[in-house]
Amino acid sequence: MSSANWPQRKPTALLVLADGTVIEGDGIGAEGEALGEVCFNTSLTGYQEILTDPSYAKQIVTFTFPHIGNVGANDEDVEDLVPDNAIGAVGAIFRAEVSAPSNYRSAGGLDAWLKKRGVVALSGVDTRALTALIREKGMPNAVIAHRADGVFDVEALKRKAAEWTGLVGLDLAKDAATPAEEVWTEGPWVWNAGYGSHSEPNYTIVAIDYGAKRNILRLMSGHGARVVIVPATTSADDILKHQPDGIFLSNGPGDPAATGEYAVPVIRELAKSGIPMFGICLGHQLLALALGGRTEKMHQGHHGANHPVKDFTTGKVEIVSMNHGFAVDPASLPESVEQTHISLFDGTNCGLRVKGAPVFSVQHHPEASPGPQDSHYLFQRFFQMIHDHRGAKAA
Ligand SMILES: NC(=O)CC[C@H](N)C(=O)O
Repeated sequence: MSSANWPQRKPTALLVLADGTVIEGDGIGAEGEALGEVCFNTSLTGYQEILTDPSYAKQIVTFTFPHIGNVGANDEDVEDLVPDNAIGAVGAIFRAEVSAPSNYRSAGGLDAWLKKRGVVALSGVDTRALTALIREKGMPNAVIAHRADGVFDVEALKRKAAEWTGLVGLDLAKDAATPAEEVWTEGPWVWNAGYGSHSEPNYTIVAIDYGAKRNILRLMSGHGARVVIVPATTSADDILKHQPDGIFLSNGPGDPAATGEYAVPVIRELAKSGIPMFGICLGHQLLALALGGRTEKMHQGHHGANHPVKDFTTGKVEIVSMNHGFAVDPASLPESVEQTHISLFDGTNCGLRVKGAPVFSVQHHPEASPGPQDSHYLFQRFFQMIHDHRGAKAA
């Protein structure tokens, strides 16, 4: 495949796909090699949040929007919990050369930030052609390599890409999660003021961390919760010891069905406790598994901040932020579970709830819900359930 590079110069970075396709570009970010699955993201911006979303572990993101990097990078727009671990996308691919940053929140350029974070990237790639290829053939395994001297052992890179077994069957959640319990009180970002903090929380939420995003935790804090983050492998007993008003199942990387014994049995037990429970993304998939459903690998996945999803419970279509390469098979859900959301692109399942119980989950990140009255309405739904549950307990 030809690169969109002009004028032609010696490539300093390569994307080598498992089928032997070699795509050339200009290296930026970290030098070195990274192995991962290539997916395309259709967001127009939010590139820093995307690249630091732990759910992108072992993935290389190609951005369909041509001009990425123009608002630079800062320390506030990072989504992974432990920045030093840098769990998130391992590689990035851009159409245009990254230009000098121009934004009042910028603390530096994207190139330097990628370098510091260890993300290998290349620009000058025909990302339309790459996206068309992914749509046609599915998300390929690949190696992304960057060397300033432009000297590559292409055959070795091809072998590496071909030999990697990929994301199916790969458990990444427990390693993406925080190793120790921690209490979260930071609230949502306020323009000109930064992140607030919640001083007098009304509720305790235990968030099971499978690779959570900071902003989801902030939104729950903004709704009046003291959020206790617990590692992915925490037992149901240790979770219930916190006497939570609600339990949150986070997003996270890897194959949900590969999490084995630490997630699904615990969620199954917690779902019987009667405590309101809400899952997002990997949390949605794990809840589906705990309820007796099945998950499957998608062909091209959903990755972007502009995806239409229909909520059957309100009849509304919302434009949401999504990042998933696995999906719940709705036909696998038992009678006691109902499908609440679908993607309007392809009809994929995007939400479920347990009939008659305060347990529900979605495949998308609701922080992108439109309109002030609608924004975060899924969190409002969760907190309403918590409020009602408390009322019922007190009565
Ligand atoms: N955003 C997520 O939590 C992703 C879930 C899962 N790893 C997937 O790719 O489908």
